[in-house]
Amino acid sequence: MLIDLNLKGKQVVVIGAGREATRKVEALLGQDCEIIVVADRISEPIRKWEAEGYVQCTVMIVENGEFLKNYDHLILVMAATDSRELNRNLVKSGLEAGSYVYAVDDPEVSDFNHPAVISLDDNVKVAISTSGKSPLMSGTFRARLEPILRQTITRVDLLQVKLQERMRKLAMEVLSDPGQRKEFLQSLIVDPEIQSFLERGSLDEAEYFARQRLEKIKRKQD
Ligand SMILES: C[C@@]1(CC(=O)O)C2=NC(=C\c3[nH]c(c(CCC(=O)O)c3CC(=O)O)Cc3[nH]c(c(CC(=O)O)c3CCC(=O)O)/C=C3\N/C(=C\2)[C@@H](CCC(=O)O)[C@]3(C)CC(=O)O)/[C@H]1CCC(=O)O
Ligand SMILES: NC(=O)c1ccc[n+]([C@@H]2O[C@H](COP(=O)([O-])OP(=O)(O)OC[C@H]3O[C@@H](n4cnc5c(N)ncnc54)[C@H](O)[C@@H]3O)[C@@H](O)[C@H]2O)c1
Repeated sequence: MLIDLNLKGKQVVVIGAGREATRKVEALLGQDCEIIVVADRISEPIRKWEAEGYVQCTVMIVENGEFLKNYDHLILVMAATDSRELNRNLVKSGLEAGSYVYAVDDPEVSDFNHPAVISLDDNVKVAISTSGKSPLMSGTFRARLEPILRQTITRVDLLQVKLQERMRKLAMEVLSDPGQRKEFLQSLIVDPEIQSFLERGSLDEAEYFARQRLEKIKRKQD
């Protein structure tokens, strides 16, 4: 099952700081979580992210997963060393600590796989997975699909996502009937005036217009 994990405010511990760990840490940046890297040597990019305040590093030789007990809001353990045995041990300790687990060399014991991701303006993410059958083919499909998606999902569509995010929150407060909320949100997608604001990049004006429309519906309802 493909899911979009919410890691906000939680601790993620990545053990190992080599090539693969670096890619996994990169995927965690921007997830609003606390990223802790533990390894006996740290890659250059991870050092840079540490200096920028995105990552905390602990340099030590890890023998087992005992140290994971020290974290109080651990949600995910990512074992990314080049030792299969150590990664297995870390997964076991992570499970004991009640967190999700992932091993870079072992899809069988991992709670999830990383799909190949196409991210459009950080607003829309498209994930491709072969569930471990062929990571290389996932990457190949990503490269093939990316230009097509960028044509299909336009800049205006991405602004509409932002508008929907704002108006959806308001509609939740104002309209109690889910059917009516959906109808209102749907009307924003097809409205030619909103469309033309978004084409000009005027998100705030589109929002102003949408708010007025919501007010009108509410007044009718009262
Ligand atoms: C999609 C992508 C996302 C990402 O990692 O960001 C991803 N691997 C990518 C590339 C890639 N990985 C590997 C190669 C070399 C060729 C090959 O072996 O095929 C290449 C190609 C390359 O390097 O170009 C080697 C490899 N990968 C795994 C193992 C271990 C094993 O299977 O046991 C080994 C053997 C290591 C060894 O030989 O020792 C395991 C996994 N890799 C996954 C994801 C998960 C399944 C996702 C799916 O099924 O779709 C899974 C199960 C777990 C996970 O990592 O989450 C990313 C493409 C990103 C992009 O291009 O956008
Ligand atoms: N999931 C994937 O997509 C994928 C792709 C390629 C490779 N792999 C697998 O990932 C594994 C790691 O590959 P890599 O290229 O990142 O290796 P690497 O050598 O670049 O990194 C290994 C890291 O583990 C650390 N480490 C090892 N033992 C340690 C210990 N006892 N204490 C602390 N730190 C320790 C090292 O310091 C290093 O930072 C390999 O087993 C490989 O098979 C997975």
